[in-house]
Amino acid sequence: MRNGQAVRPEPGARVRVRVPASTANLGPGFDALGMALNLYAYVELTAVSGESVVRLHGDNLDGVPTDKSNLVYEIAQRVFRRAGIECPELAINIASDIPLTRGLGSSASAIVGALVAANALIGSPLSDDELFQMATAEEGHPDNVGAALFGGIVAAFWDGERAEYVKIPADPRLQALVAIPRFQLSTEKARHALPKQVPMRDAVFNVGHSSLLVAAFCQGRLDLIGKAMKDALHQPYRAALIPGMERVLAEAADHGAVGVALSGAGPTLLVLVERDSPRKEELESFLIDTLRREGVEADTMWLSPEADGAVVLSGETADASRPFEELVTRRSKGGVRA
Ligand SMILES: Nc1ncnc2c1ncn2[C@@H]1O[C@H](COP(=O)(O)OP(=O)(O)OP(=O)(O)O)[C@@H](O)[C@H]1O
Ligand SMILES: N[C@@H](CCO)C(=O)O
Repeated sequence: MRNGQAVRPEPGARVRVRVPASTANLGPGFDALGMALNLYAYVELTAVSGESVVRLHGDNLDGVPTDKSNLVYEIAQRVFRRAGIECPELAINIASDIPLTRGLGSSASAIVGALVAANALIGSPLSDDELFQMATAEEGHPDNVGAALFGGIVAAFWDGERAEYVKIPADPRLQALVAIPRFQLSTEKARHALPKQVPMRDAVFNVGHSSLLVAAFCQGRLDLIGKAMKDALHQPYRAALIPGMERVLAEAADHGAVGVALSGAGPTLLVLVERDSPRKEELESFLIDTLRREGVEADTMWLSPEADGAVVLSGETADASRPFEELVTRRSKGGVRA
């Protein structure tokens, strides 16, 4: 279903979008499960009559190109072409609190931010489903982009042509503690560590665990989450890339974790915790100390599942007009927020 008629934006027309971070896989749901987190990137597109320009704000976008090879620019052009609109020149502003290449969905935030902003700029001719299909094809899997677009927990599958998804609300009793190692690990490199084939028993292990995890989320069975978050398809192969990870996965429950997993392709580690747990400090120290003993310095952040996906910030909200550099407020170093 199309939302509206595509219109070429007049110079000066502006759209600003907020997109959440996301953690993919949640252990066994490799390329299938994603959860949105309350850490954000902002993408703003303004139609201009002069040359296109890309401006980056904050400390998290070092190395991101500012020419027409920028991911946001490229994706926006694809939306205009798909809608049959002559591509306008754009002033692009991007700000992000999502660290790059750490397993928290930075690329998904850029893809989804660009899709939603470009679509809104031309009168929203593309439906949410079309945006999801485009985002999935671009990212190569639907887990991060599904959570970034729709929020909550998303269970999804892509057959190479179409992606389908169901959104599950995240349990409000849960918080997420992330330990973000101070090194980058590209999804490409982390996927190269995976075997081409896996034993049948490992496939069966993951089908069971992933199914149990989704059912446990749906029924609020926090007692099952930790058991269900076990994985045999990707984490064992990626462990060599993240010293200390195996011990964190094996022992986090002994320090009060509800569940633990590698976040996306890593290197960030994700721990789910009950919001009112008295053991939060112990857990955070365990994570930092375990990684440090293996020579990995990591920054921790307390986050919450985010119910909303990407939103167009309307004129009434303060963030719609706040100066761009003021939008990035969270520090990734030792920042503790919920
Ligand atoms: N705001 C942005 N603007 C343009 N490009 C971006 C932006 N954010 C991320 N990217 C691109 O995405 C790349 C990171 O993608 P990658 O999939 O390796 O990591 P990730 O998305 O942070 O992790 P994961 O997919 O495991 O959650 C960056 O190197 C950059 O090229
Ligand atoms: N499911 C993906 C997420 C990273 O983009 C992976 O684990 O490689």
